[in-house]
Amino acid sequence: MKRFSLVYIILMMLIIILANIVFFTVKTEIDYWSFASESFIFITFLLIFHNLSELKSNNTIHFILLAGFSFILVSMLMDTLNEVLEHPIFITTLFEDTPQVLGFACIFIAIKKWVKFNGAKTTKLTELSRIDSLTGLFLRRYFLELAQNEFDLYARKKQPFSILMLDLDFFKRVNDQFGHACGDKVLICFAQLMKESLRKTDVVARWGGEEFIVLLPNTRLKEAVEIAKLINMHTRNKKMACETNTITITVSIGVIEMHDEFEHLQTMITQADELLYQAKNNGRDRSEFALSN
Ligand SMILES: Nc1nc2c(ncn2[C@@H]2O[C@H](COP(=O)(O)OP(=O)(O)OP(=O)(O)O)[C@@H](O)[C@H]2O)c(=O)[nH]1
Repeated sequence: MKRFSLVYIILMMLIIILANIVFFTVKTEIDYWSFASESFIFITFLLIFHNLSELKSNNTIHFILLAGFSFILVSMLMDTLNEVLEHPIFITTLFEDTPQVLGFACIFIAIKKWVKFNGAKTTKLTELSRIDSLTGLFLRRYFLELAQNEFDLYARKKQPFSILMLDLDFFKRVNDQFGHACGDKVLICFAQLMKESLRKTDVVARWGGEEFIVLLPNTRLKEAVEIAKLINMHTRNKKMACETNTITITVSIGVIEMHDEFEHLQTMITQADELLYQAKNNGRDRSEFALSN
């Protein structure tokens, strides 16, 4: 495509120069400078678009744009021919104005398509930076942004919220026994199960590996513990199919409610993590929580 557009530009420049020479020889009183400046503008636009590498990544848009420029060039040549040959019969609106209208229509369509294409690309990039590709859950960094907002809201309005820290039990055994692909399937299944067990306003993210984190806005400890126990139960009872195997798994959870002693979000998360490991030490497949002072 790159070579094609370069050849195209060189060809157009040659046509313009040639047309200038021919017309100037045929009729000296032609408005040579006006034609030259129009040509210059045309080539400048062409070069600008040629150098926008973003544009070249979309062949359709590139093609529509080049078609637009071609129409305008034809219209410009007809305009000059009209002047040189003093309104010959064959240069009618059809040959002079129509290519111009078509040219601008093509450029308009190309720009519209380009804006849409770029918008979709930006959305995709934002999504990639926020969403875990395996589970479809939020990533740690985006979770921290959302949790920080909740933390700040608590500081201003004392609006309660809780956090769950979750880790699948003996997950290494799943990988060892059924293979990594089945391990991945279990992670996807567990992510789905969590989404189904939580409210729309809750935020669930993959903290890393087989560890997950949940933000429960407007939720006190009592309710958060109930939610955690529900997740324990749903996970325990879930039969996950992979190839010819049926896999069951359990999860350990640490539950914490925000209170005044937490000066930073990280302190709260660290405490949730400690409670999670307490749940592991106390036999797994359970939730542990700490009552605030
Ligand atoms: N299939 C798969 N495995 C993963 C992924 N991320 C981490 N793991 C595996 O998760 C396992 C975690 O093992 P451990 O940290 O020993 O924990 P565990 O076996 O769950 O044991 P406990 O946490 O003590 O109950 C490791 O084998 C990792 O390779 C992933 O994206 N896909």
